[in-house]
Amino acid sequence: MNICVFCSAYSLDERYSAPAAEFARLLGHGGHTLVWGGSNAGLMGVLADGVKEAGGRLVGVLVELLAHKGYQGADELVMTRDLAERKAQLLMRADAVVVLVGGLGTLDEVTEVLELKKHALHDKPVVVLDTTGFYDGLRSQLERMDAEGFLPRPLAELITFAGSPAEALALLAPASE
Ligand SMILES: C/C(=C\CNc1ncnc2c1ncn2[C@@H]1O[C@H](COP(=O)(O)O)[C@@H](O)[C@H]1O)CO
Repeated sequence: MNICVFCSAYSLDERYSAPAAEFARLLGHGGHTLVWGGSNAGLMGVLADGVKEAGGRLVGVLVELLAHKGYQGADELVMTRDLAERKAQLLMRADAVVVLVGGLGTLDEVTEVLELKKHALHDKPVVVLDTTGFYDGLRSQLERMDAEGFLPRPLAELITFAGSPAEALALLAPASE
């Protein structure tokens, strides 16, 4: 499978880097392809290094301005003119999306993917891998939207939450059937 991962571009402590490294290992050992922002910055680098070490493929999608910052060991680096095209390419090249801990960039990416899914413009699985409760607030906000009629389809059809790397990968399985 081609698995798009959104995650922080910052270096984070073990609480956050260890689950990312473990997810990367599972992804690589499973023979999957990582589709990601194409950089070695922070958690994105931990992820890419882990997938590569475990034998997986790397497809990075970068904006042209940051071409010189592209991950050196990527199997493929795709250049886009701007951030909007970059997000479109990331989704287009993926069979499923996994969201690890991140900041505003990650939030922007997952929100766009969910908005497109809400409008039935794709039906790819979107799984949040959260081992620490980092996304409790986001989850509770989404559940409130669901409960109070702000969503046109059940939240569970739009996004699922996994508490471990293995669970996250298992939740992606329908995409490969
Ligand atoms: C140029 C520098 C670092 C490179 N930065 C990025 N490279 C590629 N993709 C990025 C970068 N920063 C953000 N992204 C995308 O957004 C998500 C992370 O953003 P967050 O705000 O840290 O959550 C990530 O999924 C990327 O797709 C500095 O020298």
